[in-house]
Amino acid sequence: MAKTRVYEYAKQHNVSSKEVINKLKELNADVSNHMSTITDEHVKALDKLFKPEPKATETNQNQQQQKAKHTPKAKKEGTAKKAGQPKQETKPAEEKKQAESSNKTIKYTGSLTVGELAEKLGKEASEIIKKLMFLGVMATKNQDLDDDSIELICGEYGIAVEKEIEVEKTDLLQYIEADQEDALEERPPVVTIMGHVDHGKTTLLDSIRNTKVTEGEAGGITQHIGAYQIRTNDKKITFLDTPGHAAFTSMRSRGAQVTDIAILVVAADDGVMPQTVEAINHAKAAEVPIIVAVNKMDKEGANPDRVMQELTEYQLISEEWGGETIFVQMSALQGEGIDDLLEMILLVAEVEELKANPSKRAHGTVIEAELDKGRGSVASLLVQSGTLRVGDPIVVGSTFGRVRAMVNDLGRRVKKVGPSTPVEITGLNEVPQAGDRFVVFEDEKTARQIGELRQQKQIEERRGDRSRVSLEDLFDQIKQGEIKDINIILKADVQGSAEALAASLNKIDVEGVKVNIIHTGVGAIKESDIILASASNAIVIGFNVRPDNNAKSAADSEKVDIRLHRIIYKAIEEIEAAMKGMLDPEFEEKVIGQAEIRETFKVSKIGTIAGSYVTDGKITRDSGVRVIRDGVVIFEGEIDSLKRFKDDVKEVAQNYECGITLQNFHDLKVGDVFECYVMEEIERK
Ligand SMILES: Nc1nc2c(ncn2[C@@H]2O[C@H](COP(=O)(O)OP(=O)(O)OP(=O)(O)O)[C@@H](O)[C@H]2O)c(=O)[nH]1
Repeated sequence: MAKTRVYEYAKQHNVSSKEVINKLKELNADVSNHMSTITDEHVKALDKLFKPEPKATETNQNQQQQKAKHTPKAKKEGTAKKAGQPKQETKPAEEKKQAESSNKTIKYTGSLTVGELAEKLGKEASEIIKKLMFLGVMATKNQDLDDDSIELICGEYGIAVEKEIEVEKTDLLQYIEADQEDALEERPPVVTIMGHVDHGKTTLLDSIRNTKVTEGEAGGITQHIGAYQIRTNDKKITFLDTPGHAAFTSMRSRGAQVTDIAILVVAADDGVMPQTVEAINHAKAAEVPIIVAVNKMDKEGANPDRVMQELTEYQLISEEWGGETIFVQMSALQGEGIDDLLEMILLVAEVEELKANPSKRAHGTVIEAELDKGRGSVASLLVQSGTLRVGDPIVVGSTFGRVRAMVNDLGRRVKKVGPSTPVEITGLNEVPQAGDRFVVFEDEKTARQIGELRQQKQIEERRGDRSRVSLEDLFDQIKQGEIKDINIILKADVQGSAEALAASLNKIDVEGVKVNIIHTGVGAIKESDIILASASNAIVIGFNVRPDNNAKSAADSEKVDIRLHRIIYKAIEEIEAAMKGMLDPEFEEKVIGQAEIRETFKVSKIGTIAGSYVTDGKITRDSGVRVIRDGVVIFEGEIDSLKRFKDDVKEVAQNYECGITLQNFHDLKVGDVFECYVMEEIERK
């Protein structure tokens, strides 16, 4: 059946697509842009809002709208008449042309041939060719016209044109200028500090900043812009200011890889802790090299060997012990070992051969962004390649604008910044999000066009178009070869059960598809687990643990599938079943009614008949029943018979009396309450 799209509806009703979209949003419809389809139900609702114009007779118009929904031809007729075309005996092809020429705006993507333009205008190609000749353009019917000629011709007919950028053109990556190998120059490494709570991440960041930033820049007052840059041994290093892996991974989940090197801070007196492990997993998932900073060496219980020992379990083996991981012993508090650490960072950076082209239009990632009362949208950007300049037209995530002013991490106004440099900019139309990519464009018009299209697309995606792995569609994805491994994050109440479950899950092999456990941990499911799951397209399994509130809402918005279990084999079965496409439907109990026992009759052959009164909802013969006495459930089972007077009945409604007997339970007393329920199949989330 032909579906009505937003722009078609708008055309039919002589309103803008935006108005239609806005109304549909008010109606909670799932639409976002002019190409979205509208359900018949919403078409009806819209019809009430967008009353037909008074000129046309209502019935006529309604009929046209009705028809329009069903056949494309009718749709076009409706449009033509609506726009006040003179009544003519027209051939179908002409009708179509006329219909289209009645549009006030012609839209096209790419380019148009003379013939295509003629068709859009509802004119003969020969007429267009003639007009072009007058304009000094010689063209044949199949010749492509340039944008100016299209605009000129349409102008002749008093019709506006709009060149649309195709939706795929919203992908910012394609606007990044390609690099010639010889244009690449060394760039500073970008470093993130991770580790367990209280192991000294913030102290380390502060300590490096205080000793190094001000050292190099006399009189500088450090300013928080989400990252800072230091100079040591004549080289620069950029530190991301938000310690912790949640920020790191949330950026990565949005496709942004900004970190080149991760510093894993482990307190020497405390050793490897749960978040240390999480941090390792996050860094490994992002394939970022790790440098271990064994911190708090000044403390009495400091035991660096223990840290080294514990980390071997996670394949972080120190060079001292024949491995490849760099360990630096330090005291962030006392500023000891910091130079060593910085030296090691530069060493790793050298090995990584970090390079970028400083002489092209900039691109990079948003580190943080906020709305400032005075300055409007303020975004901290990390330039990853190219040079960013004041005045540059820019698209940042789904926002756009021109770089109005730039301030660096020392609070100084700057005119241009190169690769690996953090800078705060103003001039965007809205506030982007951390992790959004930014790209500088050649001209402001294109930046605006792409920015607007991206905005539309983002809204659409937020409405759930993103495909995440969920157990429901695992089987399809496996069949289509979209999935080779199933990534799982496992949280359990105790280490033992996490290990047992992990071991069993690792054994699953369904038609070559295997389980890949990317993180296990003990304790509640946290937001960081969800973010890691989202970044790695994983399913989260909770064994005897629950998600906390932040995790729940993150899972909702990130569309991460969480599965909670209490029995190991059930968890295994579920994953296996999903892999085989045999997920059983999920049921939810729904209480349908209550009845109170008013009298009881004992009948020797039957047992106790409870003369009851339905106080709420209804009682049905096949519902499940609980007997509640003084607020306590004393029996749960099934109804044996349900009668109104002498007759067996299927159900009894509220405010009616009935006789109830139960299967296998006869200890019923006056005042007991029957609570009846049914199990309903629910849509899995
Ligand atoms: N003795 C000693 N104490 C330190 C050292 N580094 C940090 N601390 C102390 O450890 C505590 C925690 O340090 P933070 O830097 O806040 O730790 P963090 O990892 O940023 O903690 P969260 O932000 O809560 O994750 C503070 O009281 C610091 O003063 C160190 O090298 N030696």
